[in-house]
Amino acid sequence: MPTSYADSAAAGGNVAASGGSRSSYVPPHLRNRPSSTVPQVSASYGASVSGDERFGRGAPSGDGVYFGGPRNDYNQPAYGGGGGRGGWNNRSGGWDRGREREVNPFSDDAEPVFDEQENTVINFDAYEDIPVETSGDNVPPPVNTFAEIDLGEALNLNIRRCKYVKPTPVQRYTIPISLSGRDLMACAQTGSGKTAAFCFPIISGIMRGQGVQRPPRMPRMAFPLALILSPTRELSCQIHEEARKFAYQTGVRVVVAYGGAPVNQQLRELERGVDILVATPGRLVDLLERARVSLQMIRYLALDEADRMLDMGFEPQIRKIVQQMDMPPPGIRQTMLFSATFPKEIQRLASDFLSCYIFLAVGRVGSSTDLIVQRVEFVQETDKRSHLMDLLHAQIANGVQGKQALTLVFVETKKGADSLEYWLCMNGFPATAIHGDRTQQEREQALRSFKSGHTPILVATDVAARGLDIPHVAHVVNFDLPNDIDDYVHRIGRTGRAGKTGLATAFFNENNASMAKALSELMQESNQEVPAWLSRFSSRQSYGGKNRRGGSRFGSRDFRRESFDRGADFYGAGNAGGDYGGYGAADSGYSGGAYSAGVTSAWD
Ligand SMILES: Nc1ncnc2c1ncn2[C@@H]1O[C@H](COP(=O)(O)OP(=O)(O)OP(=O)(O)O)[C@@H](O)[C@H]1O
Repeated sequence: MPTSYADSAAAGGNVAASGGSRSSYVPPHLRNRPSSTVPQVSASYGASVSGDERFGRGAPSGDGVYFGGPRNDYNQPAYGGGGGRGGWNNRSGGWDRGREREVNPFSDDAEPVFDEQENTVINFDAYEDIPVETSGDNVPPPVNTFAEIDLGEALNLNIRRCKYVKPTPVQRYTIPISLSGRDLMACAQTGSGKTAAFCFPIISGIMRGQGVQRPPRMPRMAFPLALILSPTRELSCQIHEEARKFAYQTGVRVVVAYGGAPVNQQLRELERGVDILVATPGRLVDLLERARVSLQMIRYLALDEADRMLDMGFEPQIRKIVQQMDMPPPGIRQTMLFSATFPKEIQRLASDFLSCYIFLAVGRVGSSTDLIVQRVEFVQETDKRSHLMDLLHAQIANGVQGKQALTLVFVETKKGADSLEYWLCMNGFPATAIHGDRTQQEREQALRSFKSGHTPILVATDVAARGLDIPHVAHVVNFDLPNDIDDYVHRIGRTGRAGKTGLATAFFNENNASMAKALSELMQESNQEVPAWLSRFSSRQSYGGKNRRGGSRFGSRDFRRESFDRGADFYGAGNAGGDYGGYGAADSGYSGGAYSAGVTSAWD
């Protein structure tokens, strides 16, 4: 029996319609209890949220009843009215699905083998002077503390359990924007807390029941209220794990669906009820085609790594999911796009999915904080292995108790990853590898082994370039440089996360000449030392369009800004086409461009 928030609307018809005075909605954990245990209603939250009345516009008739304005039938005293014990948050045990109890996602948070001195709390000084730029109409002001935004007691408790003391810059801006119901395109550095930035408003919104629609009675079909899409299986799993922590004991149920794992198990999870579905596009298309998921109740859509999701590889699938199925259109649903990079062409595409959105840029990936020390070394192809070995030996010598620090080595091809892993192991360096030709089990095992420090060297293709939050990665080595500066930015962002410092070393030779200009510009902007030979390479580069970012402190800027100096167009003509197409060709892990409807890629 499905027991998600959405299901409850279907089950009892006791969720109030627009302005109506129906009987109160009973959250799953409180059902089957004497009515006296259900706390009484107060609607003060609604008054403080301006954006959600838009859900009331264009309300369809029949099965789909959009609730006009904020729900006020929620059994929640004084939500947002200053510290009332919210109805959702009065719960003691989270969702209680019959015999099923919510597993405590914090229980296995014990940190492995690493130096205990590592600060688990973010170094906010590192973010002090980060430039922030917003554009769009009526941008809600940022907050300085979580207390300023009433996310609800249960969510606040989870924030404390996560040891988040105050919001990161991207959270300070995006949470009020999202809570006010606005669409958002947000560009903020790697490792700066974007996951929480989109999860908190979604969870809080679902807890408050904003804009909820009654689903039709369809057995075995899941009706999530929020959809979070990400490009890789591992990233979807990671978002799912994070979201489960944030949603613990809130009554909001989070389910993940991704390729390479048995679909039956995921179907069973969906049947138990889902409020937030985290998914990779291929598996989601599969579930939609099997009619096991409907998107008609979606109120929140978040695309993580949104520029990647909308580039040539994924765009057809994303369009299918967002525009050709039953998802409510922009203006009815709320859409949030997040990434550390946002090429202008992709922004233009993305605007199809948004309504009257706010653009936010928080600094430049990894560079404006100088958290990541970037080094570029001239290394011929034939010398790369011995050079890597020198680096690894030096690391052991300088490391704590002669231990190898976690080192992530990026290579261009899957074959290259296999052979480098083998060579490292043969030479006494415990290494493992992750790439798109490995089974999902092997991929997950490789990540686990790396994270735990069992094999402290992970050789990876771009499958591991985006989003993965692996604590304690001390060094990222670009054994093979990517062809796109944005990929470089995401790769090096696997270190220097959440205010910690990191080191990134790139091996450069004539084959990477097309990257010279972008790389030296990026390094300059990040106050890194640019070797003279790289500057010479860069000045020799005959064309200016490809990979050119222009001089700005932001990862990208709002393409709508007409006044924006055209001379500083970061993504001049020719960038997107050339380099994005390169994913498939170079086999860097993404099977971009190869999708067709109904085909599940190895990625999903
Ligand atoms: N307010 C906060 N206080 C302390 N730590 C935080 C806070 N917000 C997020 N973090 C931690 O910062 C780390 C990075 O967060 P996250 O993975 O969301 O970054 P990201 O911006 O999505 O990075 P990427 O661009 O690489 O995907 C995580 O370990 C997360 O738990």
